Amino acid sequence: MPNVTVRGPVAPHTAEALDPVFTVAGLSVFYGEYEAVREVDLTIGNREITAMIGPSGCGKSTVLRCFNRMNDLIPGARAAGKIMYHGEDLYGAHVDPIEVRRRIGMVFQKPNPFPKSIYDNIAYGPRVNGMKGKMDDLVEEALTQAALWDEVKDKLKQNALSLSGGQQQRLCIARAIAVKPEVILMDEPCSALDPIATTKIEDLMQELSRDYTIVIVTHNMQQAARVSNRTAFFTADVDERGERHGRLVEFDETSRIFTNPTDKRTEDYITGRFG
Ligand SMILES: Nc1ncnc2c1ncn2[C@@H]1O[C@H](COP(=O)(O)OP(=O)(O)OP(=O)(O)O)[C@@H](O)[C@H]1O
Repeated sequence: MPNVTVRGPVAPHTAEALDPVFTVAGLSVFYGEYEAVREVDLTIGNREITAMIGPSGCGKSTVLRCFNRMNDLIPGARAAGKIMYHGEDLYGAHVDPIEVRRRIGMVFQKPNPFPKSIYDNIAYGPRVNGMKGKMDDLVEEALTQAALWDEVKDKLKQNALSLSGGQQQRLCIARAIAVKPEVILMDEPCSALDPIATTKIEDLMQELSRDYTIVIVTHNMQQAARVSNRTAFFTADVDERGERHGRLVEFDETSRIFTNPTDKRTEDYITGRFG
């Protein structure tokens, strides 16, 4: 049986009680002619952490980027099917992708602060969104929420690139929070970090999930087990022409995925027999 320890929160709700923020139905994503992801149905619960796991190339990042329309920025990328966000079609003609990305923020694999001061990294988003004047309170609040304030409060004018990798990633989380999003998407946020910095980000995610809906792509199954309420396991099928197409195999409460998965492919993956 699977031997991954579930140390994170046991999902507070049963699957029936899931309070949907996103409802994904029949989502397929293409890069040009290539169908990278096929017919995904998935629901993301409010103020939960949802982990997306699976072998390399099965489309986790592709699906994640659909949640804030980042794929729109990739030439030739196209999504088919539906993603409803609070019951509204995220890809509807009247929806402004810039506003979507304000409400649904993203943190990337490699910390990517701007080459500006710590303060300006946080103030940048609100300024772009039209906020004027001093932003001291907002900067403090975002850095506090990202568990970074105590470490940087005396050097807010210092260049953000002088921070350690883990601090830079928390700064990126603070930058995402500063524009008051509802959802934070995280694409392997700890893969460039050491174990101590990783633990800090994981603790922070738990804290943030009180106020935010979080979706995380991770290669680290222990991490998914530790932090998430629900887990989506993806894999890739190979068709008769040898092309790989990502698919969602199983989506359930994390405790169930790691202790009693329904699908043999999930069990093989989490026990290390495959992937
Ligand atoms: N910009 C792109 N243009 C063309 N194909 C792409 C692009 N991005 C991803 N793909 C392809 O789509 C498929 C899914 O990629 P994706 O990065 O979403 O998978 P993943 O599960 O996140 O992988 P990994 O775990 O290695 O990051 C892969 O075959 C990949 O080569």
